[in-house]
Amino acid sequence: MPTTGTGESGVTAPNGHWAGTGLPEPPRTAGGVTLCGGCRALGACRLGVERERLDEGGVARFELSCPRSHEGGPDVAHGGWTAAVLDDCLGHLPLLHGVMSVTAELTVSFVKPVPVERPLELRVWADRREGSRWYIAGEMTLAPGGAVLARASGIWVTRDRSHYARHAKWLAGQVEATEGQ
Ligand SMILES: CCCCCCCCCCCC(=O)SCCNC(=O)CCNC(=O)[C@H](O)C(C)(C)COP(=O)(O)OP(=O)(O)OC[C@H]1O[C@@H](n2cnc3c(N)ncnc32)[C@H](O)[C@@H]1OP(=O)(O)O
Repeated sequence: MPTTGTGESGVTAPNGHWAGTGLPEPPRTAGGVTLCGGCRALGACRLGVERERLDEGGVARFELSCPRSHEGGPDVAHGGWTAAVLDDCLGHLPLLHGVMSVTAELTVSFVKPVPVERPLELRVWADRREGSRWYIAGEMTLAPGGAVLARASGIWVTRDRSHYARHAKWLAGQVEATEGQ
């Protein structure tokens, strides 16, 4: 993916288009983390993903920690954080291949409580691809020792640049249909 230099926040400004989509390339942090819409103003992943890369074997590897703001029980992550970060990171695998996709299905196994503010790792790989579907799985571990804390698997469906425009049109139709009711 072509990129320019980094700005004050360390976020890489995109100067190209996302391969195969024609959509503007999303910005990345200095740690290589692609930022979704809600995190762009902050310049960092609010879920606590700090580094992201694709290794030689095609496995995506993430370094992360659960911010205290996502604490559920004492000193452990809210399950919603665990599910959200797994959704995000599994969905980054197609993105790292220049493919835009959306989550169609996601299954999460909460194996152990996830401690907040501790270094964690996440490995993500594609089990298979069929048509426009990517079957993706991942595993979250404690960075020291490698104990498994959570697992996830799901289906991502590739989309083209018209995805969001079609959604906006659909939503406008829904709003119009309910006006005056
Ligand atoms: C500007 C910069 C932006 C920058 C953006 C920065 C990155 C942000 C990325 C964020 C990603 C997310 O948060 S995603 C957010 C959460 N997810 C979503 O919002 C998705 C909402 N759902 C949908 O939009 C839709 O239901 C889809 C796209 C999943 C499916 O729509 P569809 O209309 O059924 O699609 P269709 O073309 O008919 O089907 C495509 C293929 O998917 C299969 N398929 C469809 N649904 C399912 C399903 N639940 N489980 C299994 N497979 C399914 C079909 O069998 C078909 O297989 P085949 O015949 O092709 O084999």
